[in-house]
Amino acid sequence: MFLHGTSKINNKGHLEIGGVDTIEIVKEFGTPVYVYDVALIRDRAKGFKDTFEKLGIKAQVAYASKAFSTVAMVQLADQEGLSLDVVSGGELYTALAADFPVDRIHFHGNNKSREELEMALEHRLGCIVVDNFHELQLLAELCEIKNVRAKILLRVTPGIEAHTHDYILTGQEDSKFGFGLQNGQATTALKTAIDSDYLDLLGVHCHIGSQIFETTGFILAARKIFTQLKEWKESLGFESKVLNLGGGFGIRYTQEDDPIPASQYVEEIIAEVKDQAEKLSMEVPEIWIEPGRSLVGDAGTTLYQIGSKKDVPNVRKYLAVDGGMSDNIRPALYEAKYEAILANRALETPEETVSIAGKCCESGDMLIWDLPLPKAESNDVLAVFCTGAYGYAMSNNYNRIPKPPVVFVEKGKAQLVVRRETFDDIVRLDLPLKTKVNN
Ligand SMILES: Cc1ncc(COP(=O)(O)O)c(C=O)c1O
Ligand SMILES: N[C@@H](CCCC[NH3+])C(=O)O
Repeated sequence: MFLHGTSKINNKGHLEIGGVDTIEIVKEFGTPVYVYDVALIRDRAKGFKDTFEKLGIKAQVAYASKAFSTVAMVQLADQEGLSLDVVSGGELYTALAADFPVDRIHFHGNNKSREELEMALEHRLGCIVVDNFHELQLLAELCEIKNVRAKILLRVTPGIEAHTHDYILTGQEDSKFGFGLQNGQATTALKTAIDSDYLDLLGVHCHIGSQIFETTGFILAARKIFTQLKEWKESLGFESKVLNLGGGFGIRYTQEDDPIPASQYVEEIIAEVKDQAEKLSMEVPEIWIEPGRSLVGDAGTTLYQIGSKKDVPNVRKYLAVDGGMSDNIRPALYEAKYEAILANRALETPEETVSIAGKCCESGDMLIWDLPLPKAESNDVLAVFCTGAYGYAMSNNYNRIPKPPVVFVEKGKAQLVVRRETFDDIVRLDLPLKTKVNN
């Protein structure tokens, strides 16, 4: 069993996180419940920031809030001196509700609406990451109407196929994101931005994908971008003040995953950046990164109660929990793998192999296949590890299942930061049928 952060097994044989017994959390807040190890998030943030500082590189570490966006989480990111990447009006609204400093908010998205761009301009965000020609034109028009200037980065696709699941690849040429570097679109966009009276082009952005374990893809992307920057400097006199290399640093979900430490990602990428800058006689730009998963992923644990069991003789044993693809869609979407233990019997040795089913009306609603566990009973508590990124963030109300609450734990204290949805919440947007049938 691999325990992340402050997680440990206490003398009652219970899983404890942040100094709080998870069984006490279950008593107070019910199941399912997402529990976050706040000290681990602070640790991860510090790890990234300290590495840049040690290397003497001017940098911004922007938390990609798509991984887990709530008011409390955004406030935690602010406490840790992170910047913030938002990708929709909703994430931006959350950041504003959390009073996050607007000059450290970066706005992403491949189809930002007019209203979202207006919101970004109204709040004078630190940066808008422009993704395509439609947005470039729309943003310039809006700036002219409002007579304001916008700081922007251009998102480029460097033509890199990082080694990860196809659905979370983004740096390849055939991608819905960004201006192609290879096909000349990035140069056309750059010229438009430079010529605009309303756009302040700070530099370029690229993000090659997610849950990536090696630095090769990042290094290759940096190399390609530097070659392009050199060309832009010579032909157009443009010098990039900022180079944003995105997020995507992989984490350990199961024992099959073997990620390198965050500091090593940063060190190897920066070594390449310095090398390229020296080789091409260019200044080292300010470096921005956007980790999401690697800041919050392993800090999250979901606690479920085990309910029904089903034995298919000589085939498999199913244990069903009181959540599933409504609170964690990643196994169904990406065949993502997770590890889990019985939180109330954490010292007992596994005796059987079971498969953990969710409660949604969908055969694909399986959280874990073939998990070794002690003989579990209904009412035992299952703790699924590493659900901190894209768990709550991608939760949904399929089968009208209310979303679980989120509890932060730190130094022996538990704090509810998102309350459990109720059935009233589930129907709160519904309106009754107006037509009547007369018979
Ligand atoms: C533009 C951008 N930045 C940052 C991230 C964060 O990625 P991760 O959570 O893998 O670090 C993503 C998601 O893949 C992204 O699309
Ligand atoms: N949601 C994905 C990653 C995509 C990140 C956003 N570009 C996941 O759970 O792994």
